[in-house]
Amino acid sequence: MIEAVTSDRIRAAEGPLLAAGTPLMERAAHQVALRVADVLRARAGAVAGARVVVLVGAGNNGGDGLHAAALLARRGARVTAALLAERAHAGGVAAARAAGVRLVASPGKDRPSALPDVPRAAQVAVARESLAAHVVVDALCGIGARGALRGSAARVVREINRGRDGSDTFVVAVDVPSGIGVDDGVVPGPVLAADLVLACGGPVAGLLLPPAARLAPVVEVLDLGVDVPDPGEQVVRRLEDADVRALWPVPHATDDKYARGVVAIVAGSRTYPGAGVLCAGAAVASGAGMVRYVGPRRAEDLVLAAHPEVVPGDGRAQAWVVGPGLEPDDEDAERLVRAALGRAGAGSEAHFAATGVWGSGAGATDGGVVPVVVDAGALALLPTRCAPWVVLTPHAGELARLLTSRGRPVSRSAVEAAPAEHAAEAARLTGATILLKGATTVVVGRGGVLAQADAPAWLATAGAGDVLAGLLGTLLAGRAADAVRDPALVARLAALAALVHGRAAHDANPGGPVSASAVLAQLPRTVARLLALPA
Ligand SMILES: NC(=O)C1=CN([C@@H]2O[C@H](COP(=O)(O)OP(=O)(O)OC[C@H]3O[C@@H](n4cnc5c(N)ncnc54)[C@H](O)[C@@H]3O)[C@@H](O)[C@H]2O)[C@@H](O)CC1
Ligand SMILES: [K+]
Repeated sequence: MIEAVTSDRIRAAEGPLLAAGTPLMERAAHQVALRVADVLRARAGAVAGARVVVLVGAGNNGGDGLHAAALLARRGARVTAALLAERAHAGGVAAARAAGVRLVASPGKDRPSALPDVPRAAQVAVARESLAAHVVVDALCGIGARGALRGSAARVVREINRGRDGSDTFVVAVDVPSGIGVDDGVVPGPVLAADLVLACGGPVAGLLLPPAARLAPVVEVLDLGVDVPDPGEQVVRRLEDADVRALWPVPHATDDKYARGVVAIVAGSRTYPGAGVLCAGAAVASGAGMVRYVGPRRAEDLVLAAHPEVVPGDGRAQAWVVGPGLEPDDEDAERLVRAALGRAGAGSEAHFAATGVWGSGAGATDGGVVPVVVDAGALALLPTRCAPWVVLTPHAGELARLLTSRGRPVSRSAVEAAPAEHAAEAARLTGATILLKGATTVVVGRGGVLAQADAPAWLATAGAGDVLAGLLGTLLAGRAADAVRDPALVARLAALAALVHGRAAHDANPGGPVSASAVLAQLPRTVARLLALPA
């Protein structure tokens, strides 16, 4: 599991070391130079003679970049450092100059203003040189950045981005891609997408959160000897493949189908029967002990034809999945959804407030409260407050509608610009755990925030959400008693579903198109592959 913290935690951890004179910048620069040298060897054959451009900002992030530039120049690389702010780290500039780094666009005494403009011609020249370099090092700003990139830095980044399509420029970002919201993952202006991020001491939350996460696909942590203390709830987590085994409900030798978990599905309609087929099929394929299906006759026939192991009709279940492919104004479906939500125990919060415990573990298996996955059409049928083992699985548009219906009017694009913030708002307003679907899926629940970026872009396809809902139903049914006892587990299981869903899409057809049916068919093998990994 990757854990990322807010930038103030990193600063608090670094503070005492800096006060004691620990050379953190030198350590960071040394490790950045080593990793850039690796990349240069892979891309240019050798460090000596390879072309590097370092984009340098005003603060210590720029200092890291300048010291790394000096180390690379001493190993024979042809390094240009573009100083794109009103000032630059003095020690770094001296080291770079002494090592033979070419310094350009340096703001001189004639440009003393707070945000000087490097002349346009120089900006274009820096961008051109960057696009022709073997590696560009982005050291414009790190955890000290506030708001969108400004001034010459912004203009040079825009210029590089304009030429980046079709160029194979490799960008190494020091600490973060400059200009992202380091704590909330927003992208308020131009940012250079990184191929590799070298996080100084520990990753900050913004690296894992959408939309910034897509600009930081590979994050490596540089060990600077900084110990970040327990961050409590101020943490964003990402499950990795090695976490699957500890969380997955693997059956015991003595379990029967009921003990393994029964999932009941209310999905699909006369118009959209396929959603029922995919959702129920995913619950079967991910290993539920039994799957029940309740829906109109046409959908039921298709579900049973595709998955004869599904049991039609209502009945006891350890988890419910409601909503995929339901038609609005379908009174039968509405009644079933409300009944399922009733089984989740809307009064659980009052019980928790009174007793300090969420629910009895036995309840979930004895016909008491059960986890419920609420997707698509069922999102409009929520009670005022939900228990945290109710998991809502909206996409950005559905989340915008949900928030708007609860008196927080917001557009889909606003949700997309700050998904974690809006998912947290929905969790606060409803009490439920929120799984917000997207290229990076955000889960907000009792245990904090998780962000999964496991899905190939090909997975943005009709029916993929129905598969995810069925898969999550199986996980919640298999661990229903644990989930009700410990709601933090609910968020982890939701993130686990997103991880396995994304991996199955990749495994089904690496690098190419994938249908929801192909993901479903791949699930058993992907689960087996992940369970075989060492924890
Ligand atoms: N704090 C530490 O102990 C260490 C910090 N290190 C590096 O130092 C960085 C933090 O350094 P700083 O606190 O100096 O801050 P940064 O270097 O991240 O950035 C702050 C500087 O950038 C400018 N700036 C802020 N927002 C901007 C914007 N939107 N557009 C353009 N310029 C902007 C500010 O004027 C300020 O001068 C870390 O990210 C890391 O790279 C490493 O050297 C290791 C040790
Ligand atoms: K940076």
